[in-house]
Amino acid sequence: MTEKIDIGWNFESSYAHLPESMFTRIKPTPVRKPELIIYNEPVATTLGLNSTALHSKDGVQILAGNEVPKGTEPLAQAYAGHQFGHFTMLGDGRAVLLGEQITPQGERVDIQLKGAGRTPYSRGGDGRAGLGPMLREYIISEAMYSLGIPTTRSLSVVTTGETIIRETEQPGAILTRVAASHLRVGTFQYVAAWGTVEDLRSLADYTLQRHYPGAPMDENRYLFLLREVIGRQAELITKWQLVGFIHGVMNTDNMALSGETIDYGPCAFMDVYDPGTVFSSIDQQGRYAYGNQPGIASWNLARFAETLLPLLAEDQEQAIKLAEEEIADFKERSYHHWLTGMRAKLGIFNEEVEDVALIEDLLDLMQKYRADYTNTFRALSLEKLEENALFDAAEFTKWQELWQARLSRQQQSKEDSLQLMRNSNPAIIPRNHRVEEALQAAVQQEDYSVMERLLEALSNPYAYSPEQDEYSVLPEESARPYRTFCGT
Ligand SMILES: Nc1ncnc2c1ncn2[C@@H]1O[C@H](COP(=O)(O)OP(=O)(O)OP(=O)(O)O)[C@@H](O)[C@H]1O
Ligand SMILES: [Mg+2]
Repeated sequence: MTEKIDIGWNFESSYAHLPESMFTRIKPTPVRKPELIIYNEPVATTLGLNSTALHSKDGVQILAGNEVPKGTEPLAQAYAGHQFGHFTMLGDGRAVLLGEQITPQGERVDIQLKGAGRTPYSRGGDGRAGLGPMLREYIISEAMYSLGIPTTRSLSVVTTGETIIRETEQPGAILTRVAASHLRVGTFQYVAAWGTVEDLRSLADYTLQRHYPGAPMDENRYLFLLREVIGRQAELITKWQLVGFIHGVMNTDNMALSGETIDYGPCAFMDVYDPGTVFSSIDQQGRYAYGNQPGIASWNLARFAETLLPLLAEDQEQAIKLAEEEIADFKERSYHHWLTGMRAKLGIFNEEVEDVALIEDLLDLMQKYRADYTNTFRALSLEKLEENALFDAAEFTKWQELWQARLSRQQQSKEDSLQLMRNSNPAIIPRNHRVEEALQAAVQQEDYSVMERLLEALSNPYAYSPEQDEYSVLPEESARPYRTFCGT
């Protein structure tokens, strides 16, 4: 198509030059009547896109997949994955990668339409997505970005003018997702299972070039890749733990090699502190519970390491030994990040061995008295301890004395500590009942104002502004336990 107004696309398609077995060229399936529901101006600006043009009829046609921009080579990516521990062939069953936008800053980012129709990887699915789940992905991914957590982002959501059938009929929608890339642990699993070693090498070289350009040019570069991916995941998962984010479906196909959070299906934020917290209705064994996330990440990374074995050393035993050493480091690396992060949440600048006990004691008390995770740290950061079971407990008063004594053993002032705490403890998270309320208004009443207000409040979670206060109010006990459903 010839675009009437220049949208600002600057596409390349490096992924389309990987071995043919890794993707299928396919265009999005057109939809009946696209309408733009939400649009992310700051993301558009970073991408170098013209927002006026994207809001025009022609622009919306592109966001809906009815037209593909010039210079794109759209495709669906092949991948495999361990879903709840079981290995299976997957692939983009409802997403089409338009290509890589080269931003004005020279960055290369994937532009993908999620919900864009059937592909050869759809299995029994309809290739579509619902408005509720796509708005949910938009809200939570933007919240994660503002929390300072690496994540894919959302440029827009359009409705399709068609309905989809799930448990009930729902408006269909398409999310335009922006990602450092969509390379997943599952992409490597696919090539390792069904491709040649040369395919695997091409994929590994491609991943290095895209995400880890500092790799040495000798055979150790694949070990470097493994180490760097592990390092980014150790940071990422710890950031989730520190804010109480529960991904909900940490299958290997939902672990991105860029180190970004990807696939906001049944994810949710923990309310009451409990390592066993699970929200996803399909996670009946609690495999992806809050407290299990670091262990699962390590398990997923071991699956990644296995795919790399043919590249790590000629001798398989030697390759296994090298991989095991790297995987073993994950635990230590994530623990180190966790301890640093927890110290900051408590306003602690320097290190003392006893800090571990201080942190763990507080968490134990939070669990015992069923305290809200975010609000407890928020109250400590504000020095405003409302009446509740935790703060009223004598055990807590004792803990607080130890904590205050600990703070007085560092050079920084009380004010410095409080500042560090307010920079480390969000005053607001996308609470489940507030997200639901926003989605209900949007989907059932076409009222997008509740969502827009929520997004505004979430855009600066460390502000501690008065407008954020209402978002710390907890839901009625009857609204719990909260359940999330896979956004398919
Ligand atoms: N409605 C659908 N039609 C076809 N395939 C689907 C549908 N929903 C999910 N899938 C496919 O099922 C697999 C697992 O789904 P999952 O919920 O993890 O991913 P997703 O949310 O669709 O996509 P992503 O991981 O890209 O965010 C993926 O391969 C996905 O493409
Ligand atoms: Mg997925």
